[in-house]
Amino acid sequence: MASSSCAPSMFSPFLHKFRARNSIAMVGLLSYSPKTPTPISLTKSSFTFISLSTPRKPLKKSFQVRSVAAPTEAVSGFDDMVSETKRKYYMLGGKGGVGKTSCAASLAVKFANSGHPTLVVSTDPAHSLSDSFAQDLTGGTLVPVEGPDSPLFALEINPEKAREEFHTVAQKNGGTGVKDFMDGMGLGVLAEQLGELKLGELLDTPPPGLDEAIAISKVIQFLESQEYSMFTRIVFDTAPTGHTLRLLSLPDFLDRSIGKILKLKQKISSATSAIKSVFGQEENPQDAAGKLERLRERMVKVRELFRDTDSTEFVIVTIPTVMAVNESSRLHASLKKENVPVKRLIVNQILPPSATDCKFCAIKRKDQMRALDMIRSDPELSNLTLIQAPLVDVEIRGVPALKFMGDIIWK
Ligand SMILES: Nc1ncnc2c1ncn2[C@@H]1O[C@H](COP(=O)(O)OP(=O)(O)OP(=O)(O)O)[C@@H](O)[C@H]1O
Repeated sequence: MASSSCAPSMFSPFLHKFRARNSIAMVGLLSYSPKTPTPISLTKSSFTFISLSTPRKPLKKSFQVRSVAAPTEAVSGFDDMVSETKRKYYMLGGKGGVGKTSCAASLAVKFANSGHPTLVVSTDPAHSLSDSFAQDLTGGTLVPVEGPDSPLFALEINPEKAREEFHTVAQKNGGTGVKDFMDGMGLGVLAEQLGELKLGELLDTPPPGLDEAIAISKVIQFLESQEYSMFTRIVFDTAPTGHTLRLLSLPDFLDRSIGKILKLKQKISSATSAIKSVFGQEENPQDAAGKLERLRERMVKVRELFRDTDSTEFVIVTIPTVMAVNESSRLHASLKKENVPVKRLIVNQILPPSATDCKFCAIKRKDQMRALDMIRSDPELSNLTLIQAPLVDVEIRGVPALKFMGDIIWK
């Protein structure tokens, strides 16, 4: 029978000094398992974060870490991720609650501390970026994140708020308000074309994918707006699997729909005035067709962006359980079908090895090992770079903690 406690007595503590690129040092007690050559777990350690850069206000934060860490099986290849100044997009996604936000936020901090002006965007309707950074990042606009060396901004897209606004303007102003709002989202042409089709009613029963349409319209703005041009790394904290897949397939859907509208418009341009009134009479059909064509081109751009192996990567985040691994396998299959580039798989919350497991930990670890074996033999997942992230016994909140986590994951 396994020992009844996870006592750290078998571990020899030693002082570990971690020095991050001239800004923050973490000093704490590290323990290691005598069975493995490298330090693998932090046991009953107390970390102090001290700012090393003289002009800055000293950052002093402490938290207790009792158990951290398995060794990473493969390095994540962070050097590749950070090397070019050309803008790159990273989307982190997976099953609910596996640690997408923590991994995305830690990557964003790591990019910013490596010199990249970075934007982290949440397209999950249930945002947790503010919780993760322990700063108020709400509001649906660019908000600076305090702490990293280079500019880091966050953007929480709030689809529900946007939908409410949409509803209000639809009720107050009739068609013109809706048009203004849709214009603001980069979807104005669609509103023009559909202006007479009672969009207000549509909102009472929002079509599947409206949230994603709002998120996508923001992506379109990234590509075109000056405000966003400074960012060389954009990290997306995406919604759980189902939402994300809809988000990725929406540009195709809109592209097809616009194509249909364009064809329809050509057909009706010489039809009866009653039909013409549905699409508005005042506008020259050629102009409207041109605008629609431009919107279609934008959608094609977005679709290409998601599929561009040079600038975009989808990182799957999972945990070592059978259910999460199965879902990740299905997610990868769907992303492959959509031609979205995936190279890395983060397995988060791995229990640290220990010579003195309690019964619960021993069973849990065995379970996790089985899930890791599943990953290694899964045809969808086995070819991905496997990044193992440790389970820590405190919530990862705030920039220093995210930096700590990022330095373990992103190597
Ligand atoms: N490696 C870890 N060790 C300990 N706690 C963790 C770890 N990773 C994440 N957590 C904790 O798990 C909780 C969920 O994490 P997070 O919000 O990052 O997950 P998520 O996948 O984004 O969730 P959701 O699907 O709800 O958006 C948080 O409390 C976070 O601090």
